[in-house]
Amino acid sequence: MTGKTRRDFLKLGYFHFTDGFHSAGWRLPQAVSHASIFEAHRQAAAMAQAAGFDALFLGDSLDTSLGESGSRLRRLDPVATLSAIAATTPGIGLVATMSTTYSAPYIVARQIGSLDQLSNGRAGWNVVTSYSAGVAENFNHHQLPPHEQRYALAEEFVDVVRGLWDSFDDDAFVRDKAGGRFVDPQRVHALHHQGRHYQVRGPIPVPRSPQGQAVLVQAGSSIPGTQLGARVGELIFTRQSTLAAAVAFRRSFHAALPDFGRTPREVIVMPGVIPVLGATEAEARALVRQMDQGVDLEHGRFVLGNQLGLELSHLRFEDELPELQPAANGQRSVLGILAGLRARGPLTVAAAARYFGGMRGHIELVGTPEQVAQGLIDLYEAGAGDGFNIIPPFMPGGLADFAEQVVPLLRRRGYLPQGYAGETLRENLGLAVPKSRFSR
Ligand SMILES: Cc1cc2nc3c(=O)[nH]c(=O)nc-3n(C[C@H](O)[C@H](O)[C@H](O)COP(=O)(O)O)c2cc1C
Repeated sequence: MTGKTRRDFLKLGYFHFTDGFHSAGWRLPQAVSHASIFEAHRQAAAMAQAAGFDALFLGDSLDTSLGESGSRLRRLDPVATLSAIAATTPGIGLVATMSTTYSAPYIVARQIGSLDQLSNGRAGWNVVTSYSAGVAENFNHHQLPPHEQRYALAEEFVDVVRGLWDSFDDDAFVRDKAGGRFVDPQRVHALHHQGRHYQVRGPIPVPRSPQGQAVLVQAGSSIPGTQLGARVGELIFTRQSTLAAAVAFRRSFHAALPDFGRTPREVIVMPGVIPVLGATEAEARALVRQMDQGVDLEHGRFVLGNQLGLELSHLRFEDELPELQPAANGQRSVLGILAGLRARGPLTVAAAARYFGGMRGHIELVGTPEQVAQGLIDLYEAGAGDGFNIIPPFMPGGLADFAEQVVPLLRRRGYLPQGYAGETLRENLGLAVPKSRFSR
């Protein structure tokens, strides 16, 4: 297509779960669960890269709850994992999740900065504040800090990290052998941050990467979460269950940008999409049913409770789901998802548990490759997203089917570029390189 800039193509993210997103995906006969976690990651990354995905995302939680489904209990540290993957895949972006509530800006700046160096400028940081109460118990506390406080910490935390990423000017390393100066001290900057929550001198011993700084990814959906995204986010993940909801979210997100002197061209909004493919639509729907029937209902009820910040184990599966109010720290966006489920008819605890053990509120595209490709195009053309975070429900077929059958259709119709535009994640996403705050 002529006249298109990189920014005008549909962006594709790949949200990786070693054994698929759906908690019962691993039970399908065609699912393959690798004994080697590294192999599972390596093969998935290679497949996503061959298909031209812009980025591979690794989510994370610092809480390994036994209520979580067994197939999700294997989860390696994202930065360590993506650093290894960086060496096996030259093109795809690598986004690691790190919590602002339970780390320190110096550590995040150094770790994500290192990933950015090791991947030659392909790193992103998914900024999360942690939402599960179980995380607190791994860090000397019984409860998370209140929601507002977590976001107040996150706002300052991100600024400190970005400041530390500018520790060296791009031309700081002069390597002047005759003069005996390896680095020009004028071009090395200690941040001397003295803030409300953090005091950090700096610098970090990590230069700026070929893309300047890692891409900031964010998924908050509350008011303070969206404010943080509007101020600093460059790639916004969101969970929306319908086209209309996704369009409304992107519109309201765009409306928040001018307050921070930003425009929609500076931010990519990416709702999650779960594709389920079949030779016929009926075959694809049967696959969804097969997975949903396999959900462990206790697990699904746990997921719902965990997202709401509530203990729901007393609810009986055969009863109707009562009206629930999320705890102060719970995710309010779950209420919209439940309202959507209720709109389809009476909702039992079992049905809600099955849903939260399965698709969990993301947009589902179920059908033939042509139908799924058309579904993505419809979402894109309606303004539901600048791209989509593809979430395979089972592995490896959930990713392979999409990569082999849907991606070529999107490319043929001009919605995807022919290969990677450049070597960095910013180049591939069409995002500008941020200037150093110390640049002269
Ligand atoms: C697609 C997507 C991926 C997310 N990944 C993570 C994650 O890996 N770790 C995490 O702690 N939270 C994750 N979250 C949760 C968000 O960071 C955020 O806490 C949640 O959307 C609730 O918004 P709020 O914090 O503004 O209330 C994710 C959310 C979405 C929509």
